[in-house]
Amino acid sequence: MITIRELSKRYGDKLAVHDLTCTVRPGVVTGFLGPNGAGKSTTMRLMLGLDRGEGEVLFNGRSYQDLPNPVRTVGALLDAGAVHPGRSAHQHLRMIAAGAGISEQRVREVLAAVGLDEVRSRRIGGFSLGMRQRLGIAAALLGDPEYVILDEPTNGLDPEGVRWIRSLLRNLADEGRTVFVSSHLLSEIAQLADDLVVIGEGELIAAQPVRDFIAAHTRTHVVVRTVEAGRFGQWLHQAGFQVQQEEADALVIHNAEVDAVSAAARQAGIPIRELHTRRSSLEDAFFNATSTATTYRGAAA
Ligand SMILES: Nc1ncnc2c1ncn2[C@@H]1O[C@H](COP(=O)(O)OP(=O)(O)OP(=O)(O)O)[C@@H](O)[C@H]1O
Repeated sequence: MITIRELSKRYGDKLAVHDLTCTVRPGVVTGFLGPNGAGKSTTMRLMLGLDRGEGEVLFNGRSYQDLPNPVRTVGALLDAGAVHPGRSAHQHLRMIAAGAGISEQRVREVLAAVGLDEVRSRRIGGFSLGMRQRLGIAAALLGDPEYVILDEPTNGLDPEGVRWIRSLLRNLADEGRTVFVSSHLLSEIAQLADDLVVIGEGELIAAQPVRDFIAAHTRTHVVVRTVEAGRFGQWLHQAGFQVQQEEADALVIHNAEVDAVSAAARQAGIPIRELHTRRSSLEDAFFNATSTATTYRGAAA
């Protein structure tokens, strides 16, 4: 369990992170979402003690600085570009491993696990962005850590690489690890995360399961297909529903539940061909949640 408590960081006049409090639980993938400049990277640097701020971040009750062997407890990828271009992938990992008392065998294992075994002797300077990401992930996994913290891990990966990351993170979570991964790509987070921590302008907007976040920030729409769309539309409108004709034979009823629309159809004597709830996406929820936060702050300022 990661506990983030009253975390704040100021750069001059700018509050990059403001009073952030939340927990990240083990055994699931938690997506860390926020628009550009929201404070995700700053938060992750603070978590790893790479930057100093106020508040605290605890890994099972201990701060990163107090962990006896941090590389074996917390594996992180923050900036895949921050590697020596003249070294080979193998040399790079061996250096980290040596510092943490990790075996040569484990180096070979992670090189294979991230698909870099064949290019292990090549200079990192010649690596593509995707290969650097894989190397960064290999470094994060070296110590077989209980906590895995990755900043934008799919940056530069091709679709196959993105799929690979998805299953890797899923496996790590299934093994009981705590997986915390940032992205500004909503569709990606929707596919890989169970829980979400959402921030905007350095402040917490939500910390909850993806499903609950979508339910909290979107409304349910019901789609109904009937040959009598015109008549049913009129009827629903008069009954106080917010209704919109979407196609000749299809209506969308906003902020309604299937049961209510079904009961209305029975009452109005309308034959129904199809009736279903239209699910909102994480993208809809995110824009609703973050725009509310901005409006609120704008109004309060
Ligand atoms: N070293 C720094 N000095 C001054 N300001 C900084 C510094 N690092 C970050 N900031 C500012 O703090 C805010 C948060 O930045 P941060 O990089 O943490 O956001 P982010 O959510 O990771 O954004 P992105 O998705 O664009 O990477 C931004 O306004 C940024 O300009």
